[in-house]
Amino acid sequence: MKLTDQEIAEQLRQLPGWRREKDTITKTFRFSAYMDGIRFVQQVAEAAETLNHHPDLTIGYCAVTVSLTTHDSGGITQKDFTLARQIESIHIL
Ligand SMILES: C[C@H](O)[C@H](O)[C@H]1CNC2=NC(N)=NC(=O)C2=N1
Repeated sequence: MKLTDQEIAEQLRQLPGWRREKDTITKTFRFSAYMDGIRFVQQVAEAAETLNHHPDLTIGYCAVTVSLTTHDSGGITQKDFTLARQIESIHIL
């Protein structure tokens, strides 16, 4: 289930701003207003529930850091990249 280092590197190249930190992939999203970040979190949470795959989220002022790993597998799996791509398609108007 866990992806190889090579597979992880290949998929990260398709995901702008995401980087690997040990057994997670992570990205910080920045917003012009605090509540835009909160609205983003709401949509991330809905995507997570739909996929039954949940990120760790750090909410800051006008910034949200998303961190993904597959706890059941103890590392990075395809599920992490599937959710990352879903998150990339979220746009806060
Ligand atoms: C029972 C339920 O399917 C599991 O606990 C799911 C829930 N969400 C999850 N989220 C993440 N990031 N990793 C998991 O292994 C995981 N497992």
